[in-house]
Order: sequence, then structure tokens, then C-alpha cells
Amino acid sequence: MSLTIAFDLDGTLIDSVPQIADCVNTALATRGAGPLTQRTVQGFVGKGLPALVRQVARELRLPEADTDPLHGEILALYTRVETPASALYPGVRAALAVLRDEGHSLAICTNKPHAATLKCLADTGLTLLFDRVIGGDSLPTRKPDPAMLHAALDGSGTALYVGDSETDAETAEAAGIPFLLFTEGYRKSAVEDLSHTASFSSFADLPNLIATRSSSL
Ligand SMILES: O=C(O)COP(=O)(O)O
Ligand SMILES: [Mg+2]
Repeated sequence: MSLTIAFDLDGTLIDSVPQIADCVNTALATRGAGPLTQRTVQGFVGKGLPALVRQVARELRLPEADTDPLHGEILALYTRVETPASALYPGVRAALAVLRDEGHSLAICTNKPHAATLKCLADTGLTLLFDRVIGGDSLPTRKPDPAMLHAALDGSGTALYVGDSETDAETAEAAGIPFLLFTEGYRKSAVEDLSHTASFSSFADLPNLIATRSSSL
């Protein structure tokens, strides 16, 4: 059966924290603030850029009035930063190609800003694999509101969502869509504490996992 499969991006297909931390630290350096470690920045990823900037400002006790300019500067850097192909988690490209060859429709549902998402997909050579790309600023609401996932799935009833975080688990639950949890991303909770249909730790296993699951959808 052919499915529509939506994928989260940061911490799911791409280990993007080094690029995100670079953008954050470049903007902070102009204020004489920071740098933040990649580990700290990783803890702020998953709810979109405005939430990340609020957490950066709180961490460094920056003046409230600086939050909007900081967001604007980080967004401008984020839209231009190069993502190396080596940032893809192992096996991602091959797994996506197999799923396309099997006739599934693929989409992106990420809280990363849309322009930065398009650049990241182009840099890593993934653009043509996806039929739809919904970014964090594509709609009036972000994940965990289910609207983004519904838009990414474009009304398809036979669908799956693949992601790495608490936000993704909540989004899938709110949308009523089966959720496959990639365990090697940026989650903070134990796997058993996240609502999910199945989990996987290697993209080499994903096509088979989806083939097994699709018979019960
Ligand atoms: O929080 C972000 O900006 C992006 O995170 P996501 O790709 O995991 O949704
Ligand atoms: Mg993620």
C-alpha cells in the first residue's frame, strides 16, 4: 500500500545542531555574549526558532528588548548557513530513495523556518525526494499543533509521521497519525515515556519497519 510519510528534519534526518549553534553564537558574539555549547543549543531545538531565541535570551539574561533583533539576526544567518551532506544521519538518503521507489509520497514537517529548511534540503541533495515541505513559519501555528502535520500529509488517510522529539510525539498524537520515533535525535525523555507506534535507531531499518507497519494501517 502506498503511504504519505511526513518527516521531521532537525534531529531526525539531519544532525543540524552544529549549524544552528554557529548561527546563534555568531549573533551573540556581536553583543559580547556567549558562546553557548552545542549541547545547550541542542536542548533548545524542536519548538521553532522563536522558542529557541527566548531560551537563549533567558540562559544569558539578555534584555527582553533584544529578543526580536536577536531573532531577526539569527534567522538571517540561518537562511544562509551551509549544511554539509555529512550532517545527514547514516542511511537517510538510501532509506528515502527506497521509500520513494516503493511509491510512497514523502513530505517534510519541521519547526525549522521554511527558507532555512529549503536551503538545508538543497545543500544535502534531498529536495527532489519531497512532494511537500511545511516549515515552522509556513502556517499561523507550529508543532505540536497538528495543523502542520495535516498540511504536510495533504489529507492522505494512510499516513505516518517520523520524528525524534517530544514535540513530534505530541503532534502525531494530536493529529491521530501513527508515529515512528527515531531514537538517536534530540529527545530529552526516555523512549518509553514518549507516545509512539514503533521506534528505530538506524535508517537502514526504516523501509522494513514501514513495510511491516503499512499492512496494519
Ligand atoms: O525547532 C526547530 O527549529 C526545528 O526542529 P524540528 O525540525 O525538529 O521540528
Ligand atoms: Mg526534531
